[in-house]
Parts: sequence; C-alpha cells; structure tokens
Amino acid sequence: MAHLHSLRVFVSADTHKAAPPKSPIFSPRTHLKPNPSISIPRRNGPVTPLSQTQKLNLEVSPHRAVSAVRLMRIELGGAFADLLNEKGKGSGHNEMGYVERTLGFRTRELDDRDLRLVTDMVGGTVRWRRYLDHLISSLCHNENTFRTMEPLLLQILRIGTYEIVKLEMPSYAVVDENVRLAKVALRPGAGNMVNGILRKLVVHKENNTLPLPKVEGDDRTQARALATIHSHPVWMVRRWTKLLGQEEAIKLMMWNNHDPTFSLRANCAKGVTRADLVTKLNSLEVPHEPSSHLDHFVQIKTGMQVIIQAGLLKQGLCAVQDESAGLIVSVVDPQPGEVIIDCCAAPGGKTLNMASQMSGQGAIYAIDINKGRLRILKETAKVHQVDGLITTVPSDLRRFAKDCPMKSDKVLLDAPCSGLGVLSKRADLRWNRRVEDMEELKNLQDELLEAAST
Ligand SMILES: C[S@@+](CC[C@H](N)C(=O)[O-])C[C@H]1O[C@@H](n2cnc3c(N)ncnc32)[C@H](O)[C@@H]1O
Repeated sequence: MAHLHSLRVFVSADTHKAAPPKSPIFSPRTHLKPNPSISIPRRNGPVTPLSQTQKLNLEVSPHRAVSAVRLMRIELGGAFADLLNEKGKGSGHNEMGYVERTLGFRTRELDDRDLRLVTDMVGGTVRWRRYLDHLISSLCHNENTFRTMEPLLLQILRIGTYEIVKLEMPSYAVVDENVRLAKVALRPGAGNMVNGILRKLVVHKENNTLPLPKVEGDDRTQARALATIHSHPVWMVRRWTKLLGQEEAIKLMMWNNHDPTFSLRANCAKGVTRADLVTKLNSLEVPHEPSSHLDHFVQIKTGMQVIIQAGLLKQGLCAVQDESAGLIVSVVDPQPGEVIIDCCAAPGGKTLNMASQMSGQGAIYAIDINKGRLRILKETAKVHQVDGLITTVPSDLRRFAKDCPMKSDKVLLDAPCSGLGVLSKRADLRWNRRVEDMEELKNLQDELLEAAST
C-alpha cells in the first residue's frame, strides 16, 4: 500500500501531443504528369538522395512552393510538427529535398521572411481547410472535378483561396503567382484551371457573393453550415451547440480560428530572468509582452522561427510553454526539498518548470508510458540543468500505482486529453480527432485518476 504523507493530487488535462508520425517517403510526382513544354530537368526512377542536378527555379515564389509541399506532407503524413522545425531539417529529411523531389525543381533557400510566410500560410490553410474546400468545389465545373483533383493542384488552390479570402492579399498578384506555380510544378492545363477558379473567386469576393451556405433548416443542416463557415468538423459543432448553445459555439470556433499567441518561460534554473529574456527578444526584434499572470513568462505572437534559429530553446535559456501549463505548476507550487510525482510527465513541460523552481533540492519522479517522450524529457532536463532532480520512470501509471507504493509530498496528474482546448495552436488537430476518441479518453482519464489517487 502506498505510504503517503500529506498527499495532494493535482489534475490537469492537457493536449496529448503525440509524437509526429514518421514522414512518409513518398513521391507525389508519381501521380503528376510532367509537362514536356517546360524545360526543367526531371528526375527519373524512384526517390533518390537529394542531388544538386535539378535546375534552380527562380520563377515561382519559394514560400508558396514550400507551403504546397508541406501541406501535402501534413495531409498524407501528419507532419504538422515540422512547422516549428528549423528550416524543416528536424524531421530527419531535409525539407528542401522533399520540395525538389515533389515538384521536380529546386527553389532558392528560404530566408527568415519566407519561413514566416510558410508558417502563416500553412497554419491558416490547414485551419480553414473545410471552408476553402467548400469555395473551391463550388467554383469547379462539377463535383467530380473537385473530388478527383490531384493533391498538389488542390493545395495550390487552397493556398490561393486562403490568400484572397482570408489574408485579403492583392488578388491579381495571388492569381498570377499560383497559376505560375501550377504551370511549372504540374502543366499548363493545371495553371489554366487555377486561373479559372481563382478569377471566379475574386469576382465573388469583390461582389460580396461568396458561395457560402446559409445557417437554416434543422439542427443537423445548421451544424453542417456552421461547420463550413467556421471550418470545423460537424461533430464538434453539434457537440458544442448542444453543450453551450449556438451563440457560444460560434464564439468558441471564432476563438479557435484566431492567430494563436505563444508563451516562453525564462529558465530560472539556468539563472535566466524574464528581464534577460526580454533583452534577448529585443535584440532579435521579436515583439513580446510580459505575462500578466506569471513572473517568468513572456507572450509572443510572431517570431518563433527567429527564436529557434537564435538557439534560445536549444541552449535551454527558455522553453515554449503555455501560460495555462504554467498556471498548473503554480497551483502545485513546488518547494525546494519536496518529493513530487508527475504521473503523465512526458515530454516534460511541467516537470521542467517544477524542477526549475526547486533550487536544486528535492526530487521529481517523472512517470510516463511513452519511453521515447521520456527520453526527450531526460535530454531536455540536462540542457535545462535540472537533471539532478528528475528520475524518469517508464511505466503505465495504472501498473506502477499497484506495484510500486511510494511516498511523496505532491502528485500531479496531467492526463492525456482531447486537445479541443488548444485548437487555435494546433491547427491540424480538429481534423484528426474523432467523436469516438472522446469516450475512450474519458475512460482512460478515469483510470489514471484512480491510479494517481492511490
Ligand atoms: C498531456 S500529456 C503530458 C504532458 C506533460 N505533462 C507536459 O507538461 O509536457 C499526457 C501524457 O500521458 C502519457 N500517458 C498516457 N497513458 C498513460 C499511462 N497509462 N501511464 C502513464 N502515462 C500515460 C502520454 O504518453 C503523454 O505523454
């Protein structure tokens, strides 16, 4: 039996950030018909390591080309996490290599501005996918044209539609750029199709007649219309409308479609104060605001790529952490000398935050079922200089609670959850969750809470 002295259980349900699936090695060009009239050398045969033999194409805007390929990877392989990678190198495959193999030509390397544009364009296009697809399919000759559209062409159209309708960029430049990309990456006919659809869209936009559904009819029909207008799955709309009423459900969807704010936590375990972090952000020209809730936190809206490239995260000077996660830690209120069990700890955001507040005294047992994610925690703990306090325990909490009674001052349970509370930050998540997942998660949460409470 567990010998617990002054046990306190803190429960939090945070997003289960699953490790991104390995990027598939695919060659979408196999579905794409090369255009003989364009003199770009094509690679023949199966995917080979990146070569420098492909012609450098300076005609197309590189951020659109990279965005289109990244969108295909996300849709085919769930590679959304690459959005935060340094020039796309972190996934084990060089992103520019993917671009070259997919499009059949090289673009110039992306500069910081291009990277910011790619991040915004990909995030926005993923978030607004249902809405964009509705507009595109309404403007196609017939439904079949949309349903059978090749993946790269669809991504180019989504990008163009997003730029025109949501970013309100100068329409004719957007049309020209996307037409050129479709022509060069696919064939002239694809360019003509992009031209036809985007030009119709521009006319509708200018006349304020975008073909969007009306919110009318029975509950199901209204939910479908709202799902399209606010770009969410129908089941989420139905669930929230039932729980909150239509007005609040709409507000929630509008919130989810906002550009997200990110927060950084200054790592006091390394002697970094918020003032030090602010000085660094000023020198990098990253706009920021101090958190009004937490002493070590700073909010940013843009500039994540700059921060990554400046090495602030790699050097452990700060960590990306939501203020909501920081608030959980402030409820736990870790004190030097305490023993804390963190029941679902990986990849360690809260463990590291707690450890940073313990002045090098005490112990945290970081339990998690996922060994790979615990390894990340262990490595980050070294970089953050809090590894002396943390013992990682790869185990299923339900088994561990039965087999290994132990004593602690505090217990934190950060159970896996739906992630529906962080849809503005994780634009892809709304398309990956199913209603059935909710029931499964609820059962798991019950079991974990039961185990943690012992
Ligand atoms: C919300 S995440 C934890 C996030 C973490 N606390 C942080 O702040 O970075 C939930 C974690 O629960 C873990 N988990 C799921 N089922 C578990 C189980 N039966 N026993 C232990 N850990 C489990 C997952 O592997 C995942 O890492």
